[in-house]
Amino acid sequence: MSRVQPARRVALEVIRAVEQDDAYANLLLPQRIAKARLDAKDAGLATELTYGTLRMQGYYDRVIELAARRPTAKIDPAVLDVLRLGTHQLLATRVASHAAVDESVTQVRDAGKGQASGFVNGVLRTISRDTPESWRARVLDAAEGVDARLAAEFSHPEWVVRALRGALAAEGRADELGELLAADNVPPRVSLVALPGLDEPGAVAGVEPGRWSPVAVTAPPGDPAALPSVKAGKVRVQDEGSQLAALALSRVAPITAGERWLDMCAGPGGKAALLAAEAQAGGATLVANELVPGRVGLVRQALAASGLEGVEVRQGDAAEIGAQEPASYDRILLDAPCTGLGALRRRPEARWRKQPRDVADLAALQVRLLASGLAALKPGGTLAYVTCSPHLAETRAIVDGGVKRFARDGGDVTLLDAPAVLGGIATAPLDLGPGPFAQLWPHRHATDAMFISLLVRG
Ligand SMILES: C[S@@+](CC[C@H](N)C(=O)[O-])C[C@H]1O[C@@H](n2cnc3c(N)ncnc32)[C@H](O)[C@@H]1O
Repeated sequence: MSRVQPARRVALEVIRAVEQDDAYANLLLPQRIAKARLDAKDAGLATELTYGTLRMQGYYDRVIELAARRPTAKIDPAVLDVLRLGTHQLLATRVASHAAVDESVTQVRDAGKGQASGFVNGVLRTISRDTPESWRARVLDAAEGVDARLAAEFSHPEWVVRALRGALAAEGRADELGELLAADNVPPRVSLVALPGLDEPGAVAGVEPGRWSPVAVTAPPGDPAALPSVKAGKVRVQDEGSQLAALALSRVAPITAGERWLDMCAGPGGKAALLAAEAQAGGATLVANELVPGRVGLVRQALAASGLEGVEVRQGDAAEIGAQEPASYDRILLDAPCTGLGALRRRPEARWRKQPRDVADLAALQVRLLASGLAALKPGGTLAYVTCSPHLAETRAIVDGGVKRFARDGGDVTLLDAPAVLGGIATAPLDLGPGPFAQLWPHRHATDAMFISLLVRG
């Protein structure tokens, strides 16, 4: 049995699996915590160590390169992960230096890399001899150019820094880039949605109201799954930005009984559950479609857990729906597959997972999905095109191009003023700037950076 403290052991296991096997930390960590039978305190420590290390990995790599005097590409990946976890403990936690260094040395031995124990010991001792502030100064000094400096300081890939600057600049907010990058590194408070008709926000015990969404509540510290309303399926974990995206569609106009609604890309079912509750209350019906079979199952589970019946859940390619069911739906949600660059606060390793080439692949898919959605919309119907990414190539460019293409093919589509629609729904002024597009931001709204646009077919 290893001498390593169990929380550190679990953290390294998860960090390794993310790096080596492309595992998702938010899915794997709870499993490993349960398997190791960590108590609440150690579970909290394992979570902080795992998420903190993954999030700040780009910054820690710059520190390790300076301390080791070699590029991280020349360090064995298993040894590098031990160094990243050790660096996080030294620079961002109150763990005693000797404990962080000694346990890292044991961890590298446990990983079968005993020959690197002297190297790990030396690098971490070097790091421990300077303050976090002086390492920060050295990292900034070593970075060449503004983007490289921001990328290093805030631990984002450089291409993501550029994409976020572009999205902010489109609103005249390029000077807020530092605030946005900093906000991406702060874990958010957990937001919950009280599903309309099932539970009222005011009736959920022990929670505060949300900031913007009329159906949001903010979870108290601790595991939200333990709340009775969450157990009963009446309340679900959901970022307020996602709630506003679903409500922008369901509340854009009063519901006429018998309306047909479609959620084109529904997995894992968060917005489908809110739409289903809204549809049920207003006498509309919902079809929830998803391509990936495993995620179709998650949509079914999400709806069943909340007792939301009468939703038709389908597996299929949403890009085909326009041709299969032309002019069939009154309201359509297209929550498009995207880079997820707007949800970096909640997914610590996501920023390292995506590459610039993914943007082009996703944009091509988004174009096809939007054309299909517009074709499936009844005249007079509304489609919400939504992404949890603010990247301009996935947001404005897709919508502007989709509107033009639809018009070129003889169709008629207009954009609603999404900020004005959201202004009528939100419980406090969102200050979204001029329409027609609405872009939420972590640093301004404390939500994911959701992009919301509303298209009406003529
Ligand atoms: C951003 S997620 C949707 C999140 C969901 N609306 C929610 O709130 O829980 C995008 C989803 O689109 C699915 N998807 C990707 N390509 C698709 C396609 N061609 N047709 C339908 N769904 C697709 C992905 O599997 C993923 O589940």
